[in-house]
Amino acid sequence: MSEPIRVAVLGASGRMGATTVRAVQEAEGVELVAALDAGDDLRAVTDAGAHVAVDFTVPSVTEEHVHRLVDAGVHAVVGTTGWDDVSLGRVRDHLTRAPGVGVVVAPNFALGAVLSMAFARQAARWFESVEVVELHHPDKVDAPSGTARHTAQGIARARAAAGLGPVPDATTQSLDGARGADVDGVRVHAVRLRGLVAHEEILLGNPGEMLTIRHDSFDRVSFMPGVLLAVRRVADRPGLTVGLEDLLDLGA
Ligand SMILES: NC(=O)C1=CN([C@@H]2O[C@H](COP(=O)(O)OP(=O)(O)OC[C@H]3O[C@@H](n4cnc5c(N)ncnc54)[C@H](OP(=O)(O)O)[C@@H]3O)[C@@H](O)[C@H]2O)C=CC1
Ligand SMILES: O=C(O)C1=N[C@H](C(=O)O)C[C@H](O)C1
Repeated sequence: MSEPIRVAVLGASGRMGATTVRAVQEAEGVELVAALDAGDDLRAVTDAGAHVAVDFTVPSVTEEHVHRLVDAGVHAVVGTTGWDDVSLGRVRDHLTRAPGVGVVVAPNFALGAVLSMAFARQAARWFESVEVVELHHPDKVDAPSGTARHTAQGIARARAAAGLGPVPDATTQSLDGARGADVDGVRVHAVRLRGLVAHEEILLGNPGEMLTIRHDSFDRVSFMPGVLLAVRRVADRPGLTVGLEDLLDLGA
């Protein structure tokens, strides 16, 4: 039998970190060797001999964590949001100088969420209108969600590839924010409501019809199969992987 994958969790006392700690402790073929939170020294990851570190911290520190992990030759599985093309580009560049090290950055590890984004990309070219609504618990620090950004970017790419023009919108006067945020030409709306966990609706409209693609995470355990999949696969994927879709063979 092969040795278990030695896993460190960063942000271990947080909502996602604590769920990940439990999932790693209960899963086959993986072993929790370090659990770090704010104020802990990242060197504990290498001291514990971790092969993979899972980061569920905060947008302001996650990129620094990844660079330090890459320098230490530790693979990284990152669920923390706040990434953009520039920060991802810096990690991609860094990884060219760290052959063999893999980093997976995924805005959403829930299998249903990854599938709904893929379905939205597939549907996008057939619809004139599209808007994204994300709904989360009110303790979330960022808006719109990383998932909503990733969803909108994928839809925008699919629309551009199909030669579709801008989404129709005659609005010339509105209160600031009334039409949501513009992500690559796709409107994204963020709801924060006590009782919610993580939810997203993609609304696609044509004359006389609407397609709604909806995903609900009712519990953070929904993210764990995706996290464990990435932990098991990251060492076989040197370089940067963005999104879980490639690991599920769903394409960009
Ligand atoms: N990809 C995915 O599938 C998912 C991604 N997320 C994302 O994961 C991130 C975390 O979410 P959530 O767990 O709800 O947030 P929490 O606020 O519950 O957890 C974040 C944890 O990180 C800790 N932390 C802060 N700074 C550091 C640091 N420098 N080193 C180590 N730990 C640190 C915090 O400690 P303290 O509170 O003491 O500051 C806290 O315990 C968010 O960006 C969220 O959007 C969430 C769900 C799913
Ligand atoms: O903060 C959260 O809770 C979540 N964050 C991620 C995001 O911003 O997309 C993933 C999921 O939506 C839950």
